[in-house]
Amino acid sequence: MGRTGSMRRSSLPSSPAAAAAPVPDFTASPDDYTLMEEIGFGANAVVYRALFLPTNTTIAVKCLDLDRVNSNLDDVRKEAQIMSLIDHPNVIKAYCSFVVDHNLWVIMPFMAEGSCLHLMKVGYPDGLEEPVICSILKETLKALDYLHRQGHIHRDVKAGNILVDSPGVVKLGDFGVSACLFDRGDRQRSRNTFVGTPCWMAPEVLQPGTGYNFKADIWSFGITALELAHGHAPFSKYPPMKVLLMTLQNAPPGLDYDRDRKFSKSFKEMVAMCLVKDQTKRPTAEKLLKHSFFKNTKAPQLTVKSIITDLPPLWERVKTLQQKDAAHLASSEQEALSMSEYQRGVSAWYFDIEDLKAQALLIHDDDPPEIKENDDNVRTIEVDKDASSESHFGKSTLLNGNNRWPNHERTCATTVNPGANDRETSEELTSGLGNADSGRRVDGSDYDSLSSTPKHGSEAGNCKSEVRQKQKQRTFSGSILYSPTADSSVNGRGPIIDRDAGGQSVSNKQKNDAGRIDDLSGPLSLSTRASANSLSAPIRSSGGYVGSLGDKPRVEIKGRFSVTSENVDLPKVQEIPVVKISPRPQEGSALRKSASVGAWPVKAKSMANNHQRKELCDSSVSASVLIPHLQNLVQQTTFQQDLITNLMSNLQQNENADGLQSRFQTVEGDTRVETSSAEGERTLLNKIFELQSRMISLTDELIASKLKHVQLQGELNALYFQEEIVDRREEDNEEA
Ligand SMILES: Nc1ncnc2c1ncn2[C@@H]1O[C@H](COP(=O)(O)OP(=O)(O)OP(=O)(O)O)[C@@H](O)[C@H]1O
Repeated sequence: MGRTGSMRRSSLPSSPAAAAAPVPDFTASPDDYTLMEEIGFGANAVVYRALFLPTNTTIAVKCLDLDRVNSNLDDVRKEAQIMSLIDHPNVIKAYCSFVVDHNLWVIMPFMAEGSCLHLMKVGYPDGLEEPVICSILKETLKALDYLHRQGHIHRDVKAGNILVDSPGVVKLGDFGVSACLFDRGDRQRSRNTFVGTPCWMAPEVLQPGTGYNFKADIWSFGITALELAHGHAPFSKYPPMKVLLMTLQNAPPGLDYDRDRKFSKSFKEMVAMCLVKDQTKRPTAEKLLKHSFFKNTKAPQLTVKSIITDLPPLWERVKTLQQKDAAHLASSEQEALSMSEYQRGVSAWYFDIEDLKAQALLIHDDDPPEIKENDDNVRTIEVDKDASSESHFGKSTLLNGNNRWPNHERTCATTVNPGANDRETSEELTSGLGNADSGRRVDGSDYDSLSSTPKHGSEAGNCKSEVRQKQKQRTFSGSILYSPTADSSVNGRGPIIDRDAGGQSVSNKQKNDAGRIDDLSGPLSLSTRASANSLSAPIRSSGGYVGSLGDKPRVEIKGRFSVTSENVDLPKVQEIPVVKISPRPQEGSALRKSASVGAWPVKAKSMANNHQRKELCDSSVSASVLIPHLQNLVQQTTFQQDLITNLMSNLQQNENADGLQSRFQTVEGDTRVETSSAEGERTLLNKIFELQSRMISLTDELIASKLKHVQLQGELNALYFQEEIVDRREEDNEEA
């Protein structure tokens, strides 16, 4: 690949974007490029606007930090390969890519308006108008149709990956987590792998043990439609585990709210078709394109253009958003600490604590108990150690004639030629990546997160490490699980938002943060990628790959966050009695635990009593039957009470007498005391026997008296009867 800078005709089919300008032969020499402003960032990548010097062409350079992605080189290789082979007006292609020090540079067209997510953040936080959404979705669907035909699953369809160019051209980008349907062996495994961004992920992707296909993109497409309609994806406020559970458990989201009344029936219907849990019932991209919703779609040049006019340049917007994010973070710090639980689910750009509280309350009622994520599941922000320090690139030098990096230590420089042999490309890249593995770690010192302009240092090595440092100061969200590369990221430097002993306070470092803030519905595991620019970071794991894990399918195994199928066994989870406690922030988890454990038996007892009482009340036994029984009970109880009282007074008298006796005897020694108390006990027992026998004899006497009474009564009756007979006879005789 020469540095000719010669122009060649684009091989892209005719389209407003493709027809616009001839595409030069891009070189694999970093000296030919000048990185300018930062225009976006992801988990492992920073994207810069850049100049290709030989032809003075504006392009975008995605700098992927290989130190960070070295656990998953396949993804890097794949992304570069796929992007280079792409040939569709709605899909971003890579012109070429090469390794510079420990970064992979991907040279691609510059999309001047950034992502749809960016656009919404800047001017449409509550979502876009239907005609605009319709145009964007149709272009995206064309991209998906093309990719699916080519055998690719994108796996990360979301507004953050739909890019817009100045004339209103819409393209789908970011193939970092895409998979090939036709792959065999190891790469086939990746389709059973947990990859994507939780809010956008289809249920079958989240479900352990089930594979998925290109229909997963259709689900994500439906979620993206909702994202464009509302300004945020459904569940984007919640932590990743909750998102996972809600996606599996809840009915699919849709355009069902009051605020959605403005949308057409066909739009709602189209979204509902995409968001069907059974993937076999979802339409293909091709079929969706024929849906009535897309029948009268206006050209994006008309609709999308309307939302991008009068906006400042992309890099200025990006910078403003970063500052806004930082401000949000600072204000959140001032909120009551009890809010922290809610804040865990707040997206950086959609910050409504009241709304969040209300929703969280609703969800607590119906949700299965939240699976406890480890303490690392806090928003982790890598911040400047010295926010005020000068950035290292030196803007002026960069933009003037001395803006090249002359001493680049290229570990590998290869251009990925469209149509080039895959294996060759892979090997070339891998060799570069292999070297990258041995690269030095940057310890995160002395970088400037606020500046979106890379500055040119005097030393080339510094320049490159600055890029890495900038990449490493990204904000990550969710469980923040840099699994294999944790040493170089979160673990190595420690989480930036620290919790104090009580686990609640936010570090002062946060105040200094001028970096980016992610949505917290972030990654369950961030092994190689996360979405810093988007609302949620990708989940990546090798879960769901039953073959490698035996009988116990694991949803997620990379990183420290581990979810097994048991965790996601919803019916089981729901059976657990939920005792609602609203602990104050200072109440520790121990207190919470004891409260919840203790509350259950108490609750059970009172429930049992209530039950009995209810039964009695409900009973149909009449009062006339019950009253004599109850009176009888009262009598018996009174009699027993009297008896016990008598016994007790007798015992007390005896005890007093024995106590006196034993006190006198104490002086004569312990043995004597023991004897006297034993005698006292015996006396008492005798008295009890006496009393009992007296009671028995009295009872006998009573019974005898009663019998006698009955007998006398009988005799009396007999006498009375005889007397009557005698009287009657006398009367009869008198009458006669
Ligand atoms: N060609 C481009 N032109 C303009 N902006 C771009 C371009 N490519 C990427 N960006 C911006 O940079 C952001 C991050 O890029 P990209 O999505 O490729 O990074 P990533 O690390 O893969 O992030 P994620 O995993 O969150 O998708 C995009 O959301 C977009 O705002």
